[in-house]
Amino acid sequence: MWNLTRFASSRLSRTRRLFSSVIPGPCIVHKRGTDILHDPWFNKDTGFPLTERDRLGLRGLLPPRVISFEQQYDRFMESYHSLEKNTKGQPDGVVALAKWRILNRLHDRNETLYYRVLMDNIKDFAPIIYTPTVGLVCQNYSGLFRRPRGMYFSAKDKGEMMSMIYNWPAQHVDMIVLTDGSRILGLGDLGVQGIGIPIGKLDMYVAAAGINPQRVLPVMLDVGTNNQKLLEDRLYLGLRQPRLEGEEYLEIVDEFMEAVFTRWPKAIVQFEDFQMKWAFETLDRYRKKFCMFNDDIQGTAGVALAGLLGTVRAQGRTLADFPDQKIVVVGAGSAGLGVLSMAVQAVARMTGKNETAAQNFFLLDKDGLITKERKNLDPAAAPFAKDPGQIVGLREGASLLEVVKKVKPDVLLGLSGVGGVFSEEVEVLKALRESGSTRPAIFAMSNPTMNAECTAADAFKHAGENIVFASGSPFENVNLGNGKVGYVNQANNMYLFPGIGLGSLVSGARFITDGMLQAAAECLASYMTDEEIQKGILYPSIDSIRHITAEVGASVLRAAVAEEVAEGHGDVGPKELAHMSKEETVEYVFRNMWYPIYSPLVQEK
Ligand SMILES: NC(=O)C1=CN([C@@H]2O[C@H](COP(=O)(O)OP(=O)(O)OC[C@H]3O[C@@H](n4cnc5c(N)ncnc54)[C@H](O)[C@@H]3O)[C@@H](O)[C@H]2O)C=CC1
Ligand SMILES: CC(=O)C(=O)O
Ligand SMILES: [Mg+2]
Repeated sequence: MWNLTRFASSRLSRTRRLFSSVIPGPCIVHKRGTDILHDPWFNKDTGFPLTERDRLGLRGLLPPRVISFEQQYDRFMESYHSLEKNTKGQPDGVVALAKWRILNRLHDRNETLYYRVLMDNIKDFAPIIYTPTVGLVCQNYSGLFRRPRGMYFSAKDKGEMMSMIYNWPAQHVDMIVLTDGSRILGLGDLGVQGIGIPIGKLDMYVAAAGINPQRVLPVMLDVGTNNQKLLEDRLYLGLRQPRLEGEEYLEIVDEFMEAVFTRWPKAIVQFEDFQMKWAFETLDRYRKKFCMFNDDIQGTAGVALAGLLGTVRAQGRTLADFPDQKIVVVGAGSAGLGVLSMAVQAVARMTGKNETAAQNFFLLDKDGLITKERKNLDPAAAPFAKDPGQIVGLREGASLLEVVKKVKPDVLLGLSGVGGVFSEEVEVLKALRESGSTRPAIFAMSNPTMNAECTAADAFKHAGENIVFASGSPFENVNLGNGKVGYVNQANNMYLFPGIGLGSLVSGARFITDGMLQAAAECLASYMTDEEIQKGILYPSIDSIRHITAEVGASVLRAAVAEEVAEGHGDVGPKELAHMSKEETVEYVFRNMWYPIYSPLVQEK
């Protein structure tokens, strides 16, 4: 069932080649003079050629010398590197925020240059605009706020959203990331301050999927907050009221979804960082009605499944051995349950048996092992609840240490949001040395870094040098001495959500089906070569994120065609999509990616 296609080794150079020949088409503007200079979509700073300055009424508004894009790029990187030098030795948080500020200022001023530096330096800059720094930014958002980005719909806007949506200046929107701020990474309810997450996710959409930044829209749905500290903070920028609940809450989300799809019927909405009850409820409510998905449930599941399949290969086994893997999942929230559902479905497909597909998975939450004896068992967790007698001595609520000692799992996977939960009792990691696996794996997937279930260094130190390790936020590789390196993977949904969104967009999918999500996971799983996997490398380098996203996007597109939900995109109809070969779908996806380069601006009066 898993077709392991091997990709050419030089993925990165292929991506570069594809974009090196990009010739910028003209870009229509409806403004002149300072209005252009103050619009980050069109601004080129000192890069406006003289003829363009004449045509657009810019002569005299800029210093006379024209600076090339490359010079501007170098100048920005120089300031960035001097900031790095000047902040050396300062606390990590201070340095991280200083780096975020300098990037954010560029983002506010000149998007083309911003996205080029982001794309070309994605390994260094992703930890600033995405996890972990984005978490710190959200925590401090009200104080950091200078200019708005995206749209804010609040409980006070009930009845107004259909007209408000037309306040957004762009005529076309392709990709929306929406949050209600109720579960921001592992940091809890941050209310309106959670807007940083949609912004960071959409930055990844532009960098990885080549979505045109003029066509993305970050959205905050402010229905109040239950975070007492924020409610008492006089600088807090959101509604100072408790969160809406029940029907009142759903009415707000319904109204927003209707407004969005009325104005932009072909847009895709990614739900992000909603607390579990609303994550599942809204997914269920909208997935057959609108083109939407929940990244924390569905994107995370595919990335984790790809990593779990990579782990089996890293043990020198075949994928057919996956159903025998014993996997302990810590965290029964939207992410943990999403991962389990997809992994169990994969086992059921491989074995042809539904009834026994969940038998090797063990699920824990804050109250320990979840069994059928659990009082008020959440229906979403029920399919994974154990029979208390299945393993002798494993009772309802058994601790993580007890479970790891008894089960001797091949994989320990954390999506609990609780920092250090694997390492606070070092015995948990040590017990993994007794795992039945030749190469046990630890996935400490919670974000940001301080919420990771353990650090990479602790994992290699206590569980053994032979382990496979992955974390949701980046850690440095671990020096194991004697020239050996403990490789750190980043198991983050960033490897899939951009491709899921892009594939859905360029296929013109009506909905996002399970088959499309499965295709995305299979594509990521098959991306790595045996040689890489043997080294414990489960995911591609983030440097090749555009390439992997194009491959994932093309797989999603082909699945949309196969499942007859693809309606076509632009001039390309569903029949043409259906007739494309595999290679043609990848080329087609690449062709639809925006690349940051200055376009000649043409004014339309
Ligand atoms: N790496 C990635 O791509 C992703 C990582 N995440 C991370 O996963 C974490 C959880 O996200 P959600 O599932 O949406 O949160 P959630 O709040 O829905 O679920 C958290 C779960 O962890 C359990 N838990 C809490 N304390 C625990 C403890 N001490 N021991 C065992 N279980 C405990 C809770 O009972 C709950 O079941 C967050 O930190 C988030 O950043 C989420 C999505 C993607
Ligand atoms: C990565 C992500 O989506 C999260 O931590 O919520
Ligand atoms: Mg998330």
